[in-house]
Amino acid sequence: MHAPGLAALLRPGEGWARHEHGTHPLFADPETKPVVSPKVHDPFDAAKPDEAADTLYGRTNVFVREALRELDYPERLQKMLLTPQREVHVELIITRDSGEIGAFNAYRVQHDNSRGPFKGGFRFHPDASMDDARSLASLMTWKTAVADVPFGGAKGGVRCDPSQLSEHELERITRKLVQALRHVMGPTQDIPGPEISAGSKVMSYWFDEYSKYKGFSPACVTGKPISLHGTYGREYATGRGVYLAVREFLRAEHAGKIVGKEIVLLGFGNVGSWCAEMLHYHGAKVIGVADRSGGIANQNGLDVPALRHHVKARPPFGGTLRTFPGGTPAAQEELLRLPCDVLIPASVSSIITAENAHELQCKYLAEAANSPTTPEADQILRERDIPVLPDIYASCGGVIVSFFEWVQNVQNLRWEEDEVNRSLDRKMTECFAEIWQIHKDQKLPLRTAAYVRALQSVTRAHIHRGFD
Ligand SMILES: NC(=O)C1=CN([C@@H]2O[C@H](COP(=O)(O)OP(=O)(O)OC[C@H]3O[C@@H](n4cnc5c(N)ncnc54)[C@H](O)[C@@H]3O)[C@@H](O)[C@H]2O)C=CC1
Ligand SMILES: O=C(O)CCC(=O)C(=O)O
Repeated sequence: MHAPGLAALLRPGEGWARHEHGTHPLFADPETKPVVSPKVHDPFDAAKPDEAADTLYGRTNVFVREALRELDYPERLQKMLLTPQREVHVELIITRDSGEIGAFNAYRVQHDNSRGPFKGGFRFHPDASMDDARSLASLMTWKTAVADVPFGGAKGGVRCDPSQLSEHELERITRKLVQALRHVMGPTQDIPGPEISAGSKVMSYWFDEYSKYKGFSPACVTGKPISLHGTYGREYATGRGVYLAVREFLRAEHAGKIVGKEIVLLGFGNVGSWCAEMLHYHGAKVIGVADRSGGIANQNGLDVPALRHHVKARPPFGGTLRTFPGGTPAAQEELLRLPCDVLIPASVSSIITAENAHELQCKYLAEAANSPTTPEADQILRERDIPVLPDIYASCGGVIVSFFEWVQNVQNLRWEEDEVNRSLDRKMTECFAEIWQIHKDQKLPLRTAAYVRALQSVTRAHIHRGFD
């Protein structure tokens, strides 16, 4: 059965009567009645989005298009949903600690703001690029819609190797970033948040620098420390959200409770380590963990709190995952093939590929990272009957609590930790139920079901806002 098309979104009496089905600009013949699209590219960037499937953005759009096929939307609307609104590329020049000049390319893509201000993190990573930012910005549009928080989607990246930057250099780069982008960002325009190698320290520098130009503006960025207008619960929100998502998923699949489930995590930074902690606390057996430096396995279950302590402490009191005494060193590729109940990628994009998807021995895959599975791998997992809990839902706990932080900042008040956590639990549960319903009713994979829900929500906002 097909999902309801555009006409079904246009409910009479919702204030859009001006555009009855058939006369709405979206249905107009482009030859006879031109409609001004709000999606305009920043002429500053010569590169236009390349939708070829071999780009990251193209791969993300493979999933979007799959859901669009269920929705039967007019071509012009599809184009709008597939096209980023603004793309900015800047070069940041700083003086390195050595006295030399350092130059870093940085990107911000603002994909869609029909549902609210653009929202999404800034990652510091050697692979950061415009293509990467486009793909991740688009995911944020669908993620905020799935999570039903009133934000749009954006993402940014600074192309650098954070392990080669001192604390002061990271601070200088962040301040330069604010100086370069402050005209297109702000509490009601575009609000950054945590991402790879960008935690609460980077968010503090952002808040400080932005406030120098625009006055005290805590709502200009989320993921700040609690002592600097941050919220309780944001530090572990994405990891906790993944745990809640897995809990709901197992329940719906009649696969039993978390207790005793065998888990493998690929990525042990903010998201991976907190997710491991939450799952361990609720009785799961975390039998393997990997990060950039290698991995560690223990069939009896790793002592996750001790492992987190170990990787945070410096030698001789701590070190890398591989030097943890409570397990056997293992490469990421080995852990990927380890039999387990749930495999959770929590690091970079495209970890699960056509080359390794045949080798996975998990019963379920839960995507804590953004875009960890390529479309080819996704297809293989479908054929192998391995259900996938998609990134735009599984990793949305972070942006949900970022929304709670923004709300507190705008109102100048603070919620108790318990209130944040209860609200996140409720939202993750409700969002899952909505996706599951579409999955069951329309017999769609969970990923497509999540995209259908997101596309309907974004489209509804576009229609209500009008297009001229
Ligand atoms: N921090 C947040 O609130 C959110 C993060 N995410 C996603 O979760 C993932 C992880 O983000 P964070 O934990 O915040 O970053 P992080 O910087 O705290 O941790 C990144 C982890 O990935 C590993 N890693 C980096 N490059 C790698 C590579 N080439 N191969 C294997 N492992 C590699 C690192 O060793 C580390 O364990 C990313 O995909 C991010 O987009 C999604 C939603 C929100
Ligand atoms: O909290 C935020 O705004 C960052 C969230 C994000 O970048 C993500 O969910 O991928």
